[in-house]
Amino acid sequence: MLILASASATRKALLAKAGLRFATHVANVYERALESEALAAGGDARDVALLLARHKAAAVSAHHPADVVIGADQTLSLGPELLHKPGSRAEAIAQLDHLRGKTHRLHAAVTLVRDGVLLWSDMQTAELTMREFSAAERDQVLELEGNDILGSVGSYRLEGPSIRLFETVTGDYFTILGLPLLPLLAALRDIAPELLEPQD
Ligand SMILES: Nc1nc2c(ncn2[C@H]2C[C@H](O)[C@@H](COP(=O)(O)OP(=O)(O)OP(=O)(O)O)O2)c(=O)[nH]1
Repeated sequence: MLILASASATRKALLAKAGLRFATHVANVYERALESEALAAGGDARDVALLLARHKAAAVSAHHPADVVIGADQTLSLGPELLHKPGSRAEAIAQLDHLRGKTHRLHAAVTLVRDGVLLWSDMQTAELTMREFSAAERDQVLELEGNDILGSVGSYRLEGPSIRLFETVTGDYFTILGLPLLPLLAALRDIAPELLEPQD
């Protein structure tokens, strides 16, 4: 059985649209503590994403040792700053204004763990530049996006009306949505091809 160790509706949708059959178990890891630990050890936003993706998969694998568990995490870096998912619409407004007219990076890490053993991992980065949008444009996008953007690390959803806020986007689409799907599918073909077969 394939398990996704993530509460992300976006990740679930990406795997489902790829035709994968999987269970979802939310990993119980204290993300902020792990993040502080990685940063204190001199790590950067990419290291944080990889560490969290590994911990999430390992936490679920401990309860499902026979299954292949997918762990994933995405961090957003704006220069040396690490930004997080907005807790409210007000925080989303502040975050978008903070990203406005600047270039930020999204780092998406993905891991495969079975019986507590890390079988494979990958980390991809995308670079996104936001326009100098007006407050009216920002509010129009927030109105159209609704509360879904609260679950998104950058307070936007590239596949939605948020695209109006962008100048340029460089990198893999799936990486931006939070799951490097192409390397993940290649790894599954290599490690557990039976999990890609349609299941009766
Ligand atoms: N639909 C969509 N989601 C995005 C976009 N950019 C980022 N995200 C989402 C994907 C992830 O759900 C979230 C990144 O936060 P995390 O990696 O911490 O995952 P999350 O807390 O959602 O779930 P998890 O910690 O894995 O249980 O942001 C986007 O452009 N579109």
